[in-house]
Amino acid sequence: MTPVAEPLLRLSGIRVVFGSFTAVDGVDLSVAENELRFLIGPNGAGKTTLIDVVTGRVRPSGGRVLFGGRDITGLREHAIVRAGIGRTFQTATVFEQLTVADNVDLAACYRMGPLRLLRRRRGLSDTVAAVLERVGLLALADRPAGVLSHGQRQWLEIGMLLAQSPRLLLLDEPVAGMSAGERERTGELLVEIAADHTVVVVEHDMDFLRRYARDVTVLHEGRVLTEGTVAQVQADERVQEVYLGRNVDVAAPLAVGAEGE
Ligand SMILES: Nc1ncnc2c1ncn2[C@@H]1O[C@H](COP(=O)(O)OP(=O)(O)OP(=O)(O)O)[C@@H](O)[C@H]1O
Repeated sequence: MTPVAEPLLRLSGIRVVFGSFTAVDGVDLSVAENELRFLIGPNGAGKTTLIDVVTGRVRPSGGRVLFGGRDITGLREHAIVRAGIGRTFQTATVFEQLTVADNVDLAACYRMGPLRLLRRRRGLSDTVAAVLERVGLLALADRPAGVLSHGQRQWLEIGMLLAQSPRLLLLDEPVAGMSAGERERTGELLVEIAADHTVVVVEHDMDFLRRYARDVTVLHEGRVLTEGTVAQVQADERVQEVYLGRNVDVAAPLAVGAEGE
């Protein structure tokens, strides 16, 4: 028998209580190395709160977070970044006055020790250039980040994460507000990144999910409702029920022109 590899991320029994309200109610979730996992669920299902628990922004009332076999529950946010977990927010947080390259360079410094910081070269380092190439922003390296479009800002933020060499990337609604072309480019980028990283994506956009997701976890009212492939999740009547009346048809066929089914 092939031994089952320990997942890179393992959440067990995660509970988050805000006052008298239980936002996350005993979530177990395992994500293997190099997985591209989508986390979906109606508004208020607890998706962002769960990401906040993994990144140390919210301290769980119960349960454990294991990362690479290490218990990181309750560590501070910067310690979790150093452990190799990076996240983006729904609104990109870039420094508008700095150039695109300097934003990536600054992010790269975050995980460097003082010696490497002192020794690092000025100008466009190979690391920064490689990251900008990957996210499609190399031609804009010297432009201030403030001139970027919404989609380009999101890619810059993903690039800033990549510069920190995380093992796990958590992306919160990366395609919200993007044009169709930007969504397509982002989907391709996520698939590329997942070739050598583990990626968890919180997403509402069902067409995007159908096109790019492999494995999906559905949260509802703070619990895992179901997990499986896109086809399995779409066919699940409970999933269709929780999305009913929310103007999101999870079982709708893929939009014309999309591939992957
Ligand atoms: N700091 C907080 N204090 C009180 N309640 C909170 C807090 N943060 C989140 N909640 C509540 O917890 C529930 C889960 O919120 P969360 O943002 O995790 O959901 P979500 O699935 O990410 O939703 P959305 O898709 O709308 O972003 C919601 O009912 C929210 O109002």
